[in-house]
Amino acid sequence: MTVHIGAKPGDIAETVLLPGDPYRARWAAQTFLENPVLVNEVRGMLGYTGTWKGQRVTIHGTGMGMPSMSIYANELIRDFGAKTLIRIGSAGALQHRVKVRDIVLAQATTTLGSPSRSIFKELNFAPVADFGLLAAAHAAATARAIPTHVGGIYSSDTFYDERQDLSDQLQRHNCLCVEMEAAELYTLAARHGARALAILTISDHILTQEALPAADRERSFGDMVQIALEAAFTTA
Ligand SMILES: O=P(O)(O)O[C@H]1O[C@H](CO)[C@@H](O)[C@H]1O
Ligand SMILES: O=c1cc[nH]c(=O)[nH]1
Repeated sequence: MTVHIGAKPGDIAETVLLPGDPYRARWAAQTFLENPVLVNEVRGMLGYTGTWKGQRVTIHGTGMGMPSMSIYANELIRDFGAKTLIRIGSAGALQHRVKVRDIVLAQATTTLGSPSRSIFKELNFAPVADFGLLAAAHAAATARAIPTHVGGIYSSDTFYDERQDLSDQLQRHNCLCVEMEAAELYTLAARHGARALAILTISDHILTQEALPAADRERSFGDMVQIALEAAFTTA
């Protein structure tokens, strides 16, 4: 048991899927896992452990933003022994070729800042995905014929960002989409010897203002969960 996770030792699997939304954690666990058991509900941040094809998996919410992700990723890795952490998130597209419902596999992340920023001083650390997970997720998405993009993303600290100049530069430098947690997850995984990947479903488009209709969300998010589960155990 930690400050933010009320699970008992052994309740958390070595493979953890991490949506921002705790209700997405509940939906994904109840939809994709066998015998999902609630292992955490401190502050309403739901976590479930069950099995997928006989393998233990935990699906746990992280909340929104890197400070919140940092709390859960630190405790999951350092106190509960999580070794493979896959974010299953939503994101806003920053390129016209990236469409609503497409999947983005975040190869590398750009940030303005993160909870880890201060330890690097003048360095610009480059948070990157685990290559084995990335390759396995790409193979799983390709096998399912799901439109998928691999590349750099932006992990923002600000959902309502008013800096058009920043958005323009990110587009110009081929950033695929914006979300709010992956950079800190990748940094903590690197620091503590875990594997991490962010798999993102495009829920809205920054350039066209198109958004995923509510009725389509579960099916689209379902593809992302399937890819995450297949990737986690392809390379384990
Ligand atoms: O859908 P989730 O996983 O929460 O991810 C995205 O959605 C939230 C913003 O609405 C941020 O957490 C962002 O990263
Ligand atoms: O962080 C996010 C997530 C989805 N859509 C956005 O525009 N930003």
